[in-house]
Amino acid sequence: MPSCGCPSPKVAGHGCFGVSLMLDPKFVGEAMSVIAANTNVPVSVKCRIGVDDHDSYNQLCDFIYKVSSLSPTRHFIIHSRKALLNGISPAENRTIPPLKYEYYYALLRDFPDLTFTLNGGINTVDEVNAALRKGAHHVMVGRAAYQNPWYTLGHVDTAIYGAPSSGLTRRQVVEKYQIYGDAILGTYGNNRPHVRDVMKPLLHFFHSEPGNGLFKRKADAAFQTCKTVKSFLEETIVAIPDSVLDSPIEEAPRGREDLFADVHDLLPPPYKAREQEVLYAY
Ligand SMILES: Cc1cc2nc3c(=O)[nH]c(=O)nc-3n(C[C@H](O)[C@H](O)[C@H](O)COP(=O)(O)O)c2cc1C
Repeated sequence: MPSCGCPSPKVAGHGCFGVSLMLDPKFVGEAMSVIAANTNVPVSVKCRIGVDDHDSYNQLCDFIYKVSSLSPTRHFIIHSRKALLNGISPAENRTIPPLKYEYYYALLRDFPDLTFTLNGGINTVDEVNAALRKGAHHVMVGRAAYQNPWYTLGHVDTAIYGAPSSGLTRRQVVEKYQIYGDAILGTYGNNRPHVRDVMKPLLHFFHSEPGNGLFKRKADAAFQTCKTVKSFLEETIVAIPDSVLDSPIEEAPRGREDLFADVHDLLPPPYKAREQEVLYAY
């Protein structure tokens, strides 16, 4: 999944990477064609809704139209805010440009043969469900899942897929993860991946809970010496009180029920592909 969404100066600043690619849809279409010819799996593109002042709905559609016409790309992941290339940091580029979910929903209307995943600013399972109810094909949750995996991911199987609640506590999840993590380290050997790589998904597991700060400090120290997930956890987990480790997952945090309430009233006018101009003017 090539990313045409990264605003970092280290990436997009070099011209032909990240979100700068949105300015050259012909190149992206041709590159996707080559990528698709060299893999057996379906290819997809992740992008923003625009870059700097190239931010009209029509320009976004031209990008989608051209990439999907020149390559077998049928799936786009839309981070529904534009990127600003000059003056703000990558983190600010994930908060400052406003989200325009109406562009995403307009793409569903104007490209009925393509698949679109909605991304950007969706923080809870409630909000995922609200997006799906409005017709989203798929929803991608980034930072919320990473920063608070227990409350975000802990509810996914029941709330989205209707599976019975696992009833697991954090301690039980950590125990299962230790067996998995050490099996991964054992498979590859040679100190690669490092314990740090394997533990990364669990580093925010105690977000906002008592002991989290001490756990993080102990983790920093343990990464210097520990060669297994088991020894890493023996050094660090003592920072977390039993009451946190042994409590089952609580009710999911409430989402913003009205996040997409008026989205269909805000849709931009339908896109009309200017086929000759779009495909050959570049
Ligand atoms: C630390 C960090 C690293 C990221 N790295 C990538 C990346 O390598 N490729 C990519 O397409 N998006 C990357 N993103 C962007 C996310 O995939 C996502 O589009 C963005 O965070 C907005 O979604 P969210 O509001 O759900 O977090 C990254 C985001 C963060 C916070």
